[in-house]
Amino acid sequence: MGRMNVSMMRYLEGDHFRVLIAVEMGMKNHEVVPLALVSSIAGIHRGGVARTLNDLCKHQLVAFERSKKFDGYRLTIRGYDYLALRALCSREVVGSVGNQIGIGKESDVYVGGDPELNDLCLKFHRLGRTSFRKIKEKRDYHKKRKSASWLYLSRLAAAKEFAFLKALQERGFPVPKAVDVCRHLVVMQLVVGQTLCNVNEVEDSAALYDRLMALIVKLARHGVIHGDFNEFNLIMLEDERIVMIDFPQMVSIDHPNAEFYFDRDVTCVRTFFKRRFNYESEEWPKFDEIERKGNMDVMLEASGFTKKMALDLNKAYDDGNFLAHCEQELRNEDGEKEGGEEDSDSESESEMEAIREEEEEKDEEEVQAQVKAEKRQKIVLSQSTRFNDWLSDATNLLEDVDLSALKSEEGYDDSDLPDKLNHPQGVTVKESDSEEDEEDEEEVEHVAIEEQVPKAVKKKRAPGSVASSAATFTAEEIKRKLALDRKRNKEKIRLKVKGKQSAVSRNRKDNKNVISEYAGWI
Ligand SMILES: Nc1ncnc2c1ncn2[C@@H]1O[C@H](COP(=O)(O)OP(=O)(O)OP(=O)(O)O)[C@@H](O)[C@H]1O
Repeated sequence: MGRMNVSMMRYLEGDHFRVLIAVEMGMKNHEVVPLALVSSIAGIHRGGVARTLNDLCKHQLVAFERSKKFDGYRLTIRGYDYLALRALCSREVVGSVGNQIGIGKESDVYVGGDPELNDLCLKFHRLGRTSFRKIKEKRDYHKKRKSASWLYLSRLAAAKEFAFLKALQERGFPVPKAVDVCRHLVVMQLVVGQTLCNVNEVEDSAALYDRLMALIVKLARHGVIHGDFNEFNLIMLEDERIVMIDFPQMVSIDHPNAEFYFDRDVTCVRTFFKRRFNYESEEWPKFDEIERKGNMDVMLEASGFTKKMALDLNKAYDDGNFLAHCEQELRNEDGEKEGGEEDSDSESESEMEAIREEEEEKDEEEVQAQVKAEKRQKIVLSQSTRFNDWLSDATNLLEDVDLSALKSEEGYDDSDLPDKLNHPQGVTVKESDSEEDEEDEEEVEHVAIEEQVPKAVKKKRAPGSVASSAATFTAEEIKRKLALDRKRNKEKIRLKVKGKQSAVSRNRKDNKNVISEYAGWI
C-alpha cells in the first residue's frame, strides 16, 4: 500500500481547479467534455483552457479521449480525489495525506491529518471501481447514459456513510467520529486498533460474542440493519472494545429483505466465533423478537439522503447494477432533476465561485501592490529631481543675465556677428571647415558652459558684477586661443627616450642619414 501523490497540489493554481471543476460539471451529462464546453463553464477563453487542460493531462487529473462523434476530456479518479482534497483543505479540515491503510472493494483508506497535524482517516469511495472498467466494453448501452456513474455512485456512498456515521454517533454507537464529507471523500476519526479478522485470541470470547449480538439488536431497535456486520468491518481496540466501520448496505428495518440481512449479520458473527475462537452459543437474536424503539432510518431520509439515492446505491451494491440510476433517468426522459446531482452541482458551482472570488481578491491585491510600488518610485524620482531643479534654476538665472550691460561696459561691438553668437546660454563659434577645428570648438563650448553656470548663479546674488564676470567668448578670442595652444604644443620639448629603446632609435636615425647622404652612389 503506497502513498497518495499529492505533491502536485502545491503547484496547481486557481485556474487549474476552475477547469477541473468545469470538466466535473460537464461530465454530469457528457461522456467526454469538449473543449468548448469546458471553456464556457469555466469562463476562461479557449487558449487558456487548452493550456490548463494540457497541464492537467500531464498530471493525470483529466484524460483526453477520442470518441466517434467528438473528442473531449474526462475527469480521472485522481482528478476527483484532488478536487475533494482541495475543497476540504480550503475548509481547513484536511492538512495532509499520509500512507494508505486499507484497500476495500469499494474504497481506498488513507491516514491523514488536520492542519494541526492530528490524525484523521480519509476514506475515498470508489464504488464500481471494478465494474466500471467493463462499461467501456458495453459502449452501446453506455452511450445512452446521461451521467458518469462512478462519480455519482461514489458520491452517494460517501454521503450515505457520513450521514450514518453522524446518526450512529449521536445515538451512542461505537463508530469513528464523523468529521466532514466532500464528493466521494469521508473524513473521520482514525481508529487505532486491529480489524477483528486479524485477532486470534481474546480474553473472554463469550463476553465479546454477547457484545456483538447486543450491537446488532441495538441497531435494529433504532430501525436499521448493518447488512455487512462481519470481522472485516469491526475494529478491536487495545482494551478489547469494538468499533464498527463501513455501513454501505445499512438498510431500514422496514426493508422488504430486512430479515434476510439481519439473519446474515447474526450468522456471520456465529460462524466467525466458531471458526476463530472455537466458541458456539446456544443463543442468538431473532428478527421477530426485535422491538423497534427508534426511527433512525426515517430521520436519515429527512437528512438529505433520499429514497431515490438509497435505491440507486442499494441496486449497485445488491444487484451489482451500477447503471440502475441511469435506467431510471432514461425512463424520466422529460427529466426532473435528481436530488444528488443537484446537490453536487451547487457544491461545484459554489466552489467555482469561491475560486473566482479568490482570484479577484488576488488581482485586487496585485493592483494595490502595484500602486504602492509606483508611489515608492515617484518618491525616489522626486529625490533625484533635486538636481534637475537646480539646473533649471540656473538656466533661468542665465536667461536673466543682462548682456547689453556687459557689452557696453567692455566696449564690445558685435553688431556684425550673427544672432546666435549672442545667445546667453553658451558660446557658439563660426562654422569651420576642418574636422579638427570642429572638435576643438565643441570642447571649448563645453568648457564655456561649465564655467558659465556657477558664475551666472553668483551673478544673481551680486547683480552689480555682471559686466566684470561675463563668460561669453567671441569667435576672434577663441581663434586666438586656439592658435596660441597650437603654438605652445609645437614648442613643447619632446620627451627623450632613454635606455635600449633610445639606442635603437639612434641607430635608425644614423642609418637614415647615411642612406640619404649616399643616395645616387650605389
Ligand atoms: N476509521 C478508521 N480507522 C482506522 N482504519 C480504518 C478506518 N476506516 C477504515 N479503516 C481501514 O480500512 C480498511 C478498509 O475500510 P472499509 O472496510 O471501510 O472499506 P471498504 O471498501 O468498505 O471495504 P470492504 O467493502 O472490502 O469491506 C479497513 O479494513 C480498516 O483496516
